[in-house]
Amino acid sequence: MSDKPTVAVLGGGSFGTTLGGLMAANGIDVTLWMRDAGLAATIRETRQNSRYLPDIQLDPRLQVETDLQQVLASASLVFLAIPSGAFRSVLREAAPLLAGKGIVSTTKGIEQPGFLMMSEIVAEEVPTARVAVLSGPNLAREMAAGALTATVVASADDQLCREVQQVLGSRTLRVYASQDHYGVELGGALKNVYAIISGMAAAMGMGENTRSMLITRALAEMTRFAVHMGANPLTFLGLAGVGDLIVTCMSPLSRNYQVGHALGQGLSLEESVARLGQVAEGVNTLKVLRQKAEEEGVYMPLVNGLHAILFEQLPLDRVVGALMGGEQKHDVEFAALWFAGEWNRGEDK
Ligand SMILES: NC(=O)C1=CN([C@@H]2O[C@H](COP(=O)(O)OP(=O)(O)OC[C@H]3O[C@@H](n4cnc5c(N)ncnc54)[C@H](OP(=O)(O)O)[C@@H]3O)[C@@H](O)[C@H]2O)C=CC1
Ligand SMILES: O=C(CO)COP(=O)(O)O
Repeated sequence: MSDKPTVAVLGGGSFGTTLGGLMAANGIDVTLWMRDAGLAATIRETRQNSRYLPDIQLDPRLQVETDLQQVLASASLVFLAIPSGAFRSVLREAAPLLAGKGIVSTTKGIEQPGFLMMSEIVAEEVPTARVAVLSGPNLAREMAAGALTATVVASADDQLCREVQQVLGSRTLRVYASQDHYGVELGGALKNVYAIISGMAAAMGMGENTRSMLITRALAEMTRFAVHMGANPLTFLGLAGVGDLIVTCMSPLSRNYQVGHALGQGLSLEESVARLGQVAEGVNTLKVLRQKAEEEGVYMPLVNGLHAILFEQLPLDRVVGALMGGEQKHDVEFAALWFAGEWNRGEDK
C-alpha cells in the first residue's frame, strides 16, 4: 500500500496536461479529467495532447478520463487547471465529490463580481475542502519538456503543502512552500496584465532599457496594489511575484505576452485573442483590476494606460506620453513606507 495520495487534475489544457504528466512520471496515481472526449481518446492513443501541447510525449502512466464522477471518486488530492471564467461552474459540478479533499488551484485569474481569488471560490463552493494555490514562473511547455523549474505552493495547511511537494517535486521541479496564499495567488493573476504590455513593447521594437523599466515599475505597481489589499510585500520578491513577472514579460511562450505582441503588430484585441486559441487571463484581469484600483484609490498608471488603449480607444502615443510625462517621484516609495512601518491603507502615492 502506498501512502501517496491519489490525484485528479481537472482541465486538459496546457497546464493541467503538464501537471498530470509530471506527476505520472513521479509514479503518482494520477488521472487527467477533460471534457473533450475526442482529445482524451487521442491522448490515450498517442500520448500527446495535440491541441495544447503538440510534440510533448506524456508519461504512459498518465490516465485520461472524461467522467468527472469516476475521476473524483478515488482522488484525495485535486488540482484545478480550469480558466477563471469556467472555474466556478466546474467546481460546482464537482463539489458533491470534493468534501474534505485537498484542492489545489493553479488558475491565475480573478472572478468578478467580488474580486475573488480562486481559493475564495473554492472556500465558497466546497467549505470543507483543504485549500492550496500553486503559482510561480511556470510556462507549461517548458515544464512539460523537462526544463528545470521552481514553483510555490501556498496554504495555511502545512500538511497539504507537504503533500503537494511530495507529488510534484522531482529532479526538474522544486516546490517551495508559503503561507501567504493571498499574495501568491494575487501575484500570479496580476503579472498577466504586465505581460501584455511587455509583448506590445517588444513588437513595437522598444529597447531593453524600456522592457527593464516596464518590468520593474510593474513590480512596484502590483506590489503597491497587493500591499493595499493586505498581502505581504515580501511575497512579491519571490518566485510567485518577481519570478513569474519576469518569465511572463520576457517569454514569447507566454500567451499573455503573445496577445500583447499581436496588439503591438496592429491586430485588434479580438483578433489577437482569437489567433491565440488558448486562454490569456490578463485581458479579463485588466478589466477587473482597473475597476478595483479605481474603487480602492490605488495609483496604477500602467494598468490605466493599457486599459485606455484596449477599452477606451486612446492612441498609444498619447498613453506613452502621459506615462513618461507624469510627475517624477521616488523609486520603491511603497516599500520604503512599508518597511518604515508607516504604511497607511488610505495613503497611496
Ligand atoms: N499554461 C501555462 O503555462 C500556465 C497556466 N496557468 C493557469 O492555468 C489556468 C488554465 O490554463 P491553461 O491550461 O494554460 O489553459 P488552456 O487554454 O491551455 O486550456 C484550458 C483548458 O480548460 C478547459 N476548459 C475550459 N472551460 C471548461 C469548462 N467549462 N469545463 C471543462 N473544461 C474547460 C479547456 O477545455 P476545452 O479544450 O474543451 O475547451 C482546456 O482543456 C489559467 O488560469 C492559467 O493562467 C498557470 C501556470 C502556467
Ligand atoms: O503563468 C504562466 C507562467 O508562469 C503562463 O503564462 P501565460 O498564461 O501568459 O502563458
